[in-house]
Amino acid sequence: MPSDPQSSPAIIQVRDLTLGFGGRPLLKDLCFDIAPGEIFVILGGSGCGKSTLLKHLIGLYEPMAGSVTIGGEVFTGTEGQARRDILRRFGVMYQMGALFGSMTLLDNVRLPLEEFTDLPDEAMDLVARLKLQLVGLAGFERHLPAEISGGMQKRTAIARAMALDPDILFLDEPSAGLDPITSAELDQLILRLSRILGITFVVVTHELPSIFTIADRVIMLDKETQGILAEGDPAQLRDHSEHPWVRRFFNREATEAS
Ligand SMILES: Nc1ncnc2c1ncn2[C@@H]1O[C@H](COP(=O)(O)OP(=O)(O)OP(=O)(O)O)[C@@H](O)[C@H]1O
Repeated sequence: MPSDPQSSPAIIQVRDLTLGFGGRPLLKDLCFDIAPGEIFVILGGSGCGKSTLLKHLIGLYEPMAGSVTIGGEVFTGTEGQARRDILRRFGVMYQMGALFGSMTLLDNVRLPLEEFTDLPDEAMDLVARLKLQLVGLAGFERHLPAEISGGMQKRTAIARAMALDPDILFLDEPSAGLDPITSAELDQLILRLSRILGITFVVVTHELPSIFTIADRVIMLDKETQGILAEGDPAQLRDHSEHPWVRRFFNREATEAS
């Protein structure tokens, strides 16, 4: 079961984070915590900076100000072995899965093991097979990405992100391009991995059914104020948020102007 957010120290701490491009801030002074085992979802209107925030959390971009701490270690600005140690603690699934098309599923999942470990060849194969099995893809090890469905490609990307037994998985729009049934199956996989392995998930998604199925907690980013408009349980926010825009978002209602 996910830990009670109140009882465990945060696995991710974001403090006074300001981020943007070309000296122009997109989001300012963000502060939030993510608890171990939580499924945490980042929401907001198009272009408000959800993916950019995710890229800051995983260290792809350096912030204009503030810090990200992962597992008690300050990640922002950390270099060398200390940075590699933090990188090993999380896996990432990018928006379209980003599998290498010329490599089998097994070789795709082996990649992080080759980069970060000196395990013998057979051990890497064994670990990669186990990860594929965990996402329901036993028997597909020798397939190429083009030979499997979109949902299976997403699951392979999750298996690869789990290769190093991470504490945290970051997923950028995992349902993008999937039909509603495949998307619902992916939600169930996320829930199962969360329950069985206690992995913390940080997910960017627009999909309302996914949000209500998987999210323990959400933050809603706001383009106008460049901050966090709302934070909490999605059903609570849908029914009781003081912000009309937040209630409309969750109830999928158009604004008067649109
Ligand atoms: N590398 C970059 N350089 C300059 N501007 C960027 C870069 N990446 C994103 N942006 C801009 O930052 C803003 C936020 O983009 P981002 O992709 O983070 O938004 P988002 O909330 O994830 O949007 P969507 O829901 O449409 O995917 C956009 O205006 C985008 O054009």
